[in-house]
Amino acid sequence: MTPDLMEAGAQRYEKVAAAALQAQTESGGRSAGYGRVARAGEVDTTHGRILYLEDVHVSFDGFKAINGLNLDIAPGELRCIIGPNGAGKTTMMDIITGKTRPDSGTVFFGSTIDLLRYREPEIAALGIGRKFQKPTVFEQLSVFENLELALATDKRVGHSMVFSLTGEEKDRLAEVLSTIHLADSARRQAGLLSHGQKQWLEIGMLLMQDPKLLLLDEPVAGMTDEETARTAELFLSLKGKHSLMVVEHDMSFIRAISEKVTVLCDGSVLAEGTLDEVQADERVIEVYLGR
Ligand SMILES: Nc1ncnc2c1ncn2[C@@H]1O[C@H](COP(=O)(O)OP(=O)(O)OP(=O)(O)O)[C@@H](O)[C@H]1O
Repeated sequence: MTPDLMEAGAQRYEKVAAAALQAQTESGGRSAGYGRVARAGEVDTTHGRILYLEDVHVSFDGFKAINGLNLDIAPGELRCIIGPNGAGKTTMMDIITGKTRPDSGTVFFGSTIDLLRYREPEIAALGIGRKFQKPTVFEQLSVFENLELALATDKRVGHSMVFSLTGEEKDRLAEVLSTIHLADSARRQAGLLSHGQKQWLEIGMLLMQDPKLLLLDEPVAGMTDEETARTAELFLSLKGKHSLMVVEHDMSFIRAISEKVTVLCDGSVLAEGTLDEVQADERVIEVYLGR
């Protein structure tokens, strides 16, 4: 990442925060209606939801990939999403992050931020981080430098690669290193890490930007059993501080982390409940678990 890009990122963040404030006050007076002044970039979760999707539809060449999807996530919740191939899980994440525009429906971040008004980079700047299946870290840089750079994307660093971290930022970096189990590998080149460690580093890079909502697509695919168990610990430690939406096929991992599980099928919610509840649901067994 170049200093120019970082500068652009910082400017974009400021613009998005200002636009969010404007959108909140323009949105039918909703924020004013709640009798509180919304601050730029603040997500209003007073109604108990950080994410809210209602009756969302998306068709690709006539094929209904998302078909009347309703879903909401509470602040600090760790929600697992399961479902057969082609159920619409990735498409749902694409909609939330602005990669795909729905044909119709409502997608809100908190009570006041209408995500359909924003583009992909703006949504990231609003506080929705997304982790794709394949890790994408800067292989030539150290673990520490990767985290440092992730921090630099949302702050003004001027036109120099050399910038000094404030005491608070150093503390945050140390805390993230410890959270992602890489405190002993801070100086290690990222390219030399194991697959699981690279995944944790990428999650750490997202955490440096302090996202309110994290979307994680098959985070334990390709991990060893030990790495999978440590990832479960990691996610449980993030719950409460962040909201997480985790798409996974690994049922033992789901069992280790889940409270509420949503089963998607044919672009809408087939079942929702504890893992035991959805595993006992005949419809879920038929379309997914019983295969
Ligand atoms: N850009 C696109 N153009 C056409 N069809 C698409 C497009 N994106 C997704 N689809 C189709 O929409 C359906 C839902 O796909 P999606 O990738 O969201 O499912 P998924 O639940 O994530 O599946 P998997 O578990 O295999 O990743 C699939 O039938 C897919 O082929």
